[in-house]
Amino acid sequence: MTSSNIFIIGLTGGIGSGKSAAAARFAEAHGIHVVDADIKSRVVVEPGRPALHQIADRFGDAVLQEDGSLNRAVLREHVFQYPNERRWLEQLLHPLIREETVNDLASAESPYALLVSPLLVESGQYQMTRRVLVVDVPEALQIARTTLRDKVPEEQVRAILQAQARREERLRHADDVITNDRDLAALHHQVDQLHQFYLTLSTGAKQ
Ligand SMILES: CC(C)(COP(=O)(O)OP(=O)(O)OC[C@H]1O[C@@H](n2cnc3c(N)ncnc32)[C@H](O)[C@@H]1O)[C@@H](O)C(=O)NCCC(=O)NCCS
Ligand SMILES: Nc1ncnc2c1ncn2[C@@H]1O[C@H](COP(=O)(O)OP(=O)(O)OP(=O)(O)O)[C@@H](O)[C@H]1O
Repeated sequence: MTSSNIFIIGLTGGIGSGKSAAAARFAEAHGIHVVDADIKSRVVVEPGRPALHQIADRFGDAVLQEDGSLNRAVLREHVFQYPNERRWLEQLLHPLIREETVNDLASAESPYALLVSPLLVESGQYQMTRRVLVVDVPEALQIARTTLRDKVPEEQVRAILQAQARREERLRHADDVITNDRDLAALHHQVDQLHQFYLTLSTGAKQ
């Protein structure tokens, strides 16, 4: 199967909105094949990959850990402080992430596949998808959940938010919306309903 005939749903949302939590429900409760761009962004900089050398050449050995792997916390602090450096990193990594993503999607055997990406709208990845699902939460909740999860200062989360599409812009691209401002049970309930809907769409599309 090639990615062109797989029914791909794009799942996006800002930092800490609940993309991973939603994707886990699609995968674990419904067996949906999930491809996560954040995970691919780790694969493309694994030791031995050319991109890791390019990053070390540009930012110095301070972005490497003792074992030679990428020190993501150091690079994160740097690139979200200096937008030009972030853009340099993106132009290096986005084509590589895209290649890994397309290859993985092509192996999907579930009725539809999920492409999870924080930058689905910003990077144009949504063009690979048949529908866009946005996980939407108020900014204050994004900040509260992310600082709790990552143990990082609020200013760093705000800097990352600044590098992402505004909530309104993301919602403009949405075909479907999950509102994740309640507990995990409420999130799962919305995922379960959407799954039924996507099954109808994806099986209908094959006929
Ligand atoms: C800066 C890096 C090293 C920080 O790594 P770290 O492990 O701390 O974070 P992780 O990769 O899990 O990302 C966490 C969240 O940060 C946000 N984020 C990451 N990169 C970006 C970016 N370029 N622009 C806006 N937000 C971003 C997203 O909400 C993402 O879900 C890493 O995020 C990275 O390599 N970013 C550049 C590649 C990229 O654009 N990735 C986004 C998915 S395509
Ligand atoms: N409905 C909810 N109730 C309580 N906690 C939640 C809920 N949804 C998500 N969380 C928690 O909030 C944090 C952020 O969620 P998650 O990691 O799924 O977001 P994300 O959109 O994948 O983030 P990122 O863009 O940073 O990768 C996690 O610690 C998660 O367990």
